[in-house]
Amino acid sequence: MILSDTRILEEIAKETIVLKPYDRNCLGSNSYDVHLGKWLATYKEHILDAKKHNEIEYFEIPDDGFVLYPHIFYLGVTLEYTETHAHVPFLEGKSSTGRLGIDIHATAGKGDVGFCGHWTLEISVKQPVKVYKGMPVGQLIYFPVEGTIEVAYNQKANAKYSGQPDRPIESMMWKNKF
Ligand SMILES: O=c1ccn([C@H]2C[C@H](O)[C@@H](COP(=O)(O)OP(=O)(O)OP(=O)(O)O)O2)c(=O)[nH]1
Repeated sequence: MILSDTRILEEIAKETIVLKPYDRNCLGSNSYDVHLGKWLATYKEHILDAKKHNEIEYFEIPDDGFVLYPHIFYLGVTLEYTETHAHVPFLEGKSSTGRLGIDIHATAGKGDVGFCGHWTLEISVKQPVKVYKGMPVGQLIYFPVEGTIEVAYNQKANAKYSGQPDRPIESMMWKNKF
């Protein structure tokens, strides 16, 4: 099951779903549209190492847009700060971004019950495309949870991405023991 528009509104009223900024026009029949924040980032090194802390550098999308290229992997961020306390949030692309050849996440669209923060986007493109800060870029959908949550994401001591700020956050894979 996926929450409908009226169910999302009920959860917003109860503050079990928080979306900041919030605009009623961004609510679809069973999703909420999120937008591209102004910060992008790329990894400093060409060759990444999954065991190491790969650092990124940030840059701001100018007012007249920024061209993304297929051979470069970008991290982006949602304009929206979100909290989801009782449902599993999923970040999906939008058909309109997909039709421009823009992917906004790489393998992981799922969020966790208790995730609070801006969403980091893992952006790749099929052909050069100019993007703009504030453009609609994705949508959040919400799934009910079966069973009780023992530890919500915002209460987990080892949660890597809790409280993500309004800038993209690089992979913290290096914190895993393997
Ligand atoms: O594209 C995404 C997908 C998820 N998240 C956020 C929401 C999610 O609740 C959190 C953690 O995601 P996930 O559990 O997939 O990451 P992990 O690598 O397993 O980290 P952890 O060990 O902290 O769970 O990151 C994003 O910012 N961007």
